[in-house]
Amino acid sequence: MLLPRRQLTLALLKPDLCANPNTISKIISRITATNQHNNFEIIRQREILWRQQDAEAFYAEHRGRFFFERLCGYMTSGPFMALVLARQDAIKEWRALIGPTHPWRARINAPNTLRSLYGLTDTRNSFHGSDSDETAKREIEFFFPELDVDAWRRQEEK
Ligand SMILES: Nc1nc2c(ncn2[C@H]2C[C@H](O)[C@@H](COP(=O)(O)OP(=O)(O)OP(=O)(O)O)O2)c(=O)[nH]1
Ligand SMILES: Nc1ncnc2c1ncn2[C@@H]1O[C@H](COP(=O)(O)OP(=O)(O)O)[C@@H](O)[C@H]1O
Ligand SMILES: [Mg+2]
Repeated sequence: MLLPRRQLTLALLKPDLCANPNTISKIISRITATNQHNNFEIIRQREILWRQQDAEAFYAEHRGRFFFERLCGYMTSGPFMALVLARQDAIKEWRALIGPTHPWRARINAPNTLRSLYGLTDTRNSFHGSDSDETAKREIEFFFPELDVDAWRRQEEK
């Protein structure tokens, strides 16, 4: 039986989460839990500490938005975790698991998603997930330049 083709996505567990190691292990076990919703495989995992210019480069698409400075301040406020996750429809499934951008909206419309459970404010919403295949390639190679996403995808097509 052919296994379903897997997709890669970039996940970030943002600094507020990494301040509490117990939280991280709970979230990692939820990510890898073998059930029909999750069951992500962690292909790469790395603790990151950003300088201001790293945050500004990663979030360049948001430069000029009213929250850009506070977003960069938040993302450079401490170490965070970068993960490459693989499963069928990984991009869509990870964004479904983390829920809407705004935690207060998640608590109303998407209870039990990770941002509804852990998110603090609109900026400090605790999680990031790539929003497309093209973004996932850019974001994965931003944190893991040694991982050739195109080669991984070709291997997965075989
Ligand atoms: N359109 C617009 N929305 C704003 C402005 N200032 C704040 N907001 C939005 C951002 C948030 O979605 C919401 C609540 O602002 P807060 O500063 O309380 O949330 P935020 O997530 O930015 O908090 P944080 O920086 O983490 O303390 O209001 C603004 O100047 N323009
Ligand atoms: N209205 C907002 N107020 C405060 N911070 C925001 C707002 N919109 C987005 N952000 C911050 O910028 C990050 C990137 O925004 P965006 O790409 O739109 O959301 P997502 O992370 O859900 O893809 C969000 O995760 C959040 O930390
Ligand atoms: Mg986004």
